[in-house]
Amino acid sequence: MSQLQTLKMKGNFLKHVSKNIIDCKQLKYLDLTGAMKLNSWIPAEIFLLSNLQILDLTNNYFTEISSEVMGLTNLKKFIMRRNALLRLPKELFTLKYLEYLDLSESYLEEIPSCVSDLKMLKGLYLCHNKIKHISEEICNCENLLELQLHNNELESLPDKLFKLRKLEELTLDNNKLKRLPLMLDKLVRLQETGRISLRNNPLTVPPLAICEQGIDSLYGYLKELRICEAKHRRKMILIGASQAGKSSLRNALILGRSKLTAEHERTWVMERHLWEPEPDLRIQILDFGGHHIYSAAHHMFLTPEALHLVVFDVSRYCPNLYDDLVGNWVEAITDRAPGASIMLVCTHSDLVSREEIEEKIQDILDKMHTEEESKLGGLKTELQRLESELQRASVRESGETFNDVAVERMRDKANYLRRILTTRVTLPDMVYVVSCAEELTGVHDLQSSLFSMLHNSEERPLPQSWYKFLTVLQEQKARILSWHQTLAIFERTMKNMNQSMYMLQGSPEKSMAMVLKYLHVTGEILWYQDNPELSQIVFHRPETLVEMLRTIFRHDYDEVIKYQDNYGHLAGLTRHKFDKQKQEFLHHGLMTQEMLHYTLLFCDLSIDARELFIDLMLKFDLCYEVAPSVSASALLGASRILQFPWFLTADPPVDISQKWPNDIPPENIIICFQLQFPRKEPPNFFEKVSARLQSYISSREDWKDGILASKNRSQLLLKRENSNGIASVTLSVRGSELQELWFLVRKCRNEMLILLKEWPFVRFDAHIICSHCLLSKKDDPTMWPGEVVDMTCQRNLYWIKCPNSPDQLIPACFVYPLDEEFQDDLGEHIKAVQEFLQGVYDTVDGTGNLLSDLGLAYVASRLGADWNLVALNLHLTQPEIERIQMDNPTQTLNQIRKALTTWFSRSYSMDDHEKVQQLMNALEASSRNDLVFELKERFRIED
Ligand SMILES: Nc1nc2c(ncn2[C@@H]2O[C@H](COP(=O)(O)OP(=O)(O)OP(=O)(O)O)[C@@H](O)[C@H]2O)c(=O)[nH]1
Repeated sequence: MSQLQTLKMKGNFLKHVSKNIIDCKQLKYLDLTGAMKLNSWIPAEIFLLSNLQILDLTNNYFTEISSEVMGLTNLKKFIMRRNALLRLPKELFTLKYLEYLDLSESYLEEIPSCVSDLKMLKGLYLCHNKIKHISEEICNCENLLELQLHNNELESLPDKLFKLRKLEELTLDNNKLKRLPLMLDKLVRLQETGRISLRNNPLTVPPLAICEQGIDSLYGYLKELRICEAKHRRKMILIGASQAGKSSLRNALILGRSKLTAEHERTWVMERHLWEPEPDLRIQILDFGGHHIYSAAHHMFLTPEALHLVVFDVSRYCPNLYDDLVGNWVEAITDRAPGASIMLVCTHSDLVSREEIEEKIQDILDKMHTEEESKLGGLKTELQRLESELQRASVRESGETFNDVAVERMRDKANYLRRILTTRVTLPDMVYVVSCAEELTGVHDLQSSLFSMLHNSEERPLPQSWYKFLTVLQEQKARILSWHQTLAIFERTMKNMNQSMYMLQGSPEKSMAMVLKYLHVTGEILWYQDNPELSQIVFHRPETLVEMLRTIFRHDYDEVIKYQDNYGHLAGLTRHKFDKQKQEFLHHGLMTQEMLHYTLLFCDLSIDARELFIDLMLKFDLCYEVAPSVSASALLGASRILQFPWFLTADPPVDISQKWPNDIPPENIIICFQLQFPRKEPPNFFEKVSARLQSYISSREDWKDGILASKNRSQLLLKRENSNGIASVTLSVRGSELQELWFLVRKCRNEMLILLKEWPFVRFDAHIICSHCLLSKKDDPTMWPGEVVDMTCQRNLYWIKCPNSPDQLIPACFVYPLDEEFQDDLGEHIKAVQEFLQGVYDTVDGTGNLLSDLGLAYVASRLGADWNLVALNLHLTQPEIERIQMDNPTQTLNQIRKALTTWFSRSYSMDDHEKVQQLMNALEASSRNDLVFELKERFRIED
């Protein structure tokens, strides 16, 4: 008997099982179907068969299974259909090889929670019992293929049933189920096999009628319902350098298995995914493409409320790549998203030894925290300085508006610094180490931490009516919606649903703004409320924005966008034109409308999107429009041309020193506004400023780190530099039109400050670099606090001291902008500038000096009301004079300057000496001998 492998005793009437059965050491299959109807206990001897693999006890009257069952250590199949079991011993669940457990047709009332110990379980048959409740633990039997629960008394099912991803059969007929788990539709194998049965349940959610229509309608309904009832709607952002392993990590998290991405699957700009790991956890995952070209778009999607995973490839990490792989990304978040949570995740751990990983992680954490401490130190020192200045200012008797404004600015800045200090993002002090290769090392731990972090975060329920509004929005066919279109939808939906929600803050506009803001935070839509241009648009389908960015901001533009006759024909491009225009884009960032059209067609985007895309890209400051005439010849004939500063690769023009000489030309004033950032400027800041400048300048020449531009007679240079760990963006303007120079500085500086609001927590310092020091070539120029640009020059203040040379007085209008409205003392300022410049340049050539812009401005400032007569004597006609007066209605000085420059440009045939003579004669003829005398003295003009 010791060799016996199968013993079938079906239909016998056995009373006992002999102890000798233990000698059947090879017994693998024992069938006692209906053979022991006289016993209510299973004879303990059976449990001594430690090699038994199949035990069939069907059709008996056993009421219990004793704890000795644990002796069947190799049992795979345990069949006990049609018995009288009342309960189950926990030892049954120690049979770790058990694959099939059939306990149907008994009197069981519950399944104990230790069922989850049966990790190999494939089939669990519990039909025709009295089960009222199933422990949630059953959801951990992840290998389960068949679960039969029909004909029981179940009132509910565990919510996490969806975790049984391999399930192919689920029978639930004839129970008391009212609701199904919301995530049931995640059981996709069931959908494939169709082996789900729900007959005869008092179902209300989903209604039985839906269930009867088949699994597709059941699943569709559940999905809708789930979205509607989801409690947590969170945004999780995967960010990090190119090829860090973000998309592979996303796959590992969502799919629960390894799916490494291939090179051709690289993320373009950003991808959105919905991850629903638990019934009440709905996560939008934003996966950012790490290529630097996409960084132009990233910040549009970063929000403080999101959980940010900064991902890096540990096999590539070395200390000098800290910034590129980790530091810059952490900083982008801390500068932009004050309340954000950050987790650091290192991937590719399968390629690096444990010791090496630990060493690298230590280096990263040290660097990150040291940097943060130094930032905090800098902020605190700056705050202390401001506080003591404010202290001093409070004891000083001021009374002067001038100082009061300065104090006010200091107070604002101190408050701003305090805000930065108190709302710092808490930086992580550990790194999650994972591998997304086959073993998925560490992914499970990361997942658990993610869930607990997301669960512990503030709950974000989406009220029914908001959800309704969102669904109606998402049903709209248009690519984007205007504010008014959105408002109409909002009013309609809310009125139908809930009046109080509609007027929540007293007005539908305010209510809608609140809802839109919330939906933006959860990543459902995009709405940029802080940007006046963009706040009028609602991206109800964020994909629109991504699609738009993808067409242009793609790392592989050169390889992917190839010429094809059919598209070329539609876009009006021959192969030759296409080749030239493509090169212009790749090397100079110039995109023609035709090329854009071609790119959109090539990327399967409709033609109607073209105008919209151009408009949006302009609004997002991603590009600016240039006139076809000033562009390269390859682009001539193009209807519109857009410049994308991100694609500029050029160095400064070779003749830059001629166009913008190091030595400031005589008679030129220079005003310099500078922003300084510790280490580096915010990503994309320079490119965006560059795009915004376009509205203020008339011609320009761009290169990677600079722009040389002009407006009328003024020149402008915008430059970014990085030296000694300080990054700076400097705006310099040169020319002689004081008002125009200040206009340019003010406008550009305002644009910069508006843009900096996109990174509310970036620290920067703003200065006016002292013109006096620049003109006198001082090595260490005075830095006037940038706040001076907000002020206007105090009345009757024409001279101030430069702290760098206290004995030297400099024109006040070099430091403080002139009041645009108040023109009366402009003459005095010009006089001060004139005198100052004369001192700097010590010019002796009187005639040249008098005829310069500044010289004529000086004359204008001394002329006063009797200028008409002088103008007539300079041969301007009466109608011309009247025209000048009409064009500059309240600004007498501008009228005079216009009259003088009109005369000057008209007298081009005369030499300088003759011109000066004509001017002197006109002054004499107008009885202004006093001025003739003064000019001769000041400009050292000889007769
Ligand atoms: N051995 C190993 N390879 C990995 C791991 N994670 C990712 N990879 C590989 O690394 C490369 C980059 O992975 P991706 O997931 O595409 O990286 P990404 O950060 O999404 O890249 P971008 O799309 O450029 O931003 C791919 O070739 C992956 O197959 C890992 O944990 N181990």
